[in-house]
Amino acid sequence: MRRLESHACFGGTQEVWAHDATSTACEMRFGVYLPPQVQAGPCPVLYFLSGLTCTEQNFIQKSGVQRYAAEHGLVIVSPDTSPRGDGVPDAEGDDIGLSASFYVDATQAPWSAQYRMHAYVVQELPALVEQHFPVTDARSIAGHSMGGHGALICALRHPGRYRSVSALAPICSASRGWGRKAFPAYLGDDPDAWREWDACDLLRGSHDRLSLLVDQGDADPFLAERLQPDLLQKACTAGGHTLDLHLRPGYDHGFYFVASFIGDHVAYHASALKA
Ligand SMILES: N[C@@H](CCC(=O)N[C@@H](CS)C(=O)NCC(=O)O)C(=O)O
Repeated sequence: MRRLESHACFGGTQEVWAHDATSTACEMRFGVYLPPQVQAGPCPVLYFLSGLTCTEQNFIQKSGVQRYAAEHGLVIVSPDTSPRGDGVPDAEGDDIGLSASFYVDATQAPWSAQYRMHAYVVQELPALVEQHFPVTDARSIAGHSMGGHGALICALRHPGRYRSVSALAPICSASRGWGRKAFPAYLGDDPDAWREWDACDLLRGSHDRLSLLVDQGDADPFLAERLQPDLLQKACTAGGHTLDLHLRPGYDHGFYFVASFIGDHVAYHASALKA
């Protein structure tokens, strides 16, 4: 494991690390923000999953998360959004291939050898983080857009692993929305296989009752066709889950929106992680 960057930030340190990952069979990068409180002892971790076209850099440079993490004493771990490097498969378009893993474990060639970001995010990365950094094993998960979908499916597929889950402008039903191209490519043509990775289908079938915090801009150009919060509302009602959905007037899809509400999400996770 190599440290690529280290920057003093709000009394703590924003770092970027690279390591050889087993799940994705390539070198992976991730950001770690260590708040000032780690000087006194291990802190809980909020994992943050980013959206299409992002690397580990977009969130750490644009969201302003460090200020809130320093206030609440949370470590923030922000992985890259797909495998990367020589020989990693890609395809035409922003919504498949590089930066578009959809945080699933692909079953179809040529994707299945390396597009295993679910295993990476849920198992391999936390094991690495808990071995090398001053953290407790208390974890929460959040994400933006494709990463919002990722956060929801990680929490839904692994009950008890995360203390809390939240999303900003999530792709709510990837198989019906922004994942319509990637899902058949990664998972095959059988819709039953998609249901295991679609947040709305998982919410309908889940025995565990979840509490979700979701923010969504009402001027987001992707809202109706690709994000579909209406489907999330229906699935939460059907499955008996609590959804705290804030529709934010005038906000679009980008990082100005994320930066405006990330503080609320960090505070929400801090209260769950410190309970
Ligand atoms: N280019 C894409 C949209 C890409 C996009 O909006 N990506 C969001 C997440 S889904 C993002 O975070 N982009 C990186 C950034 O704004 O820094 C399209 O128009 O279909």
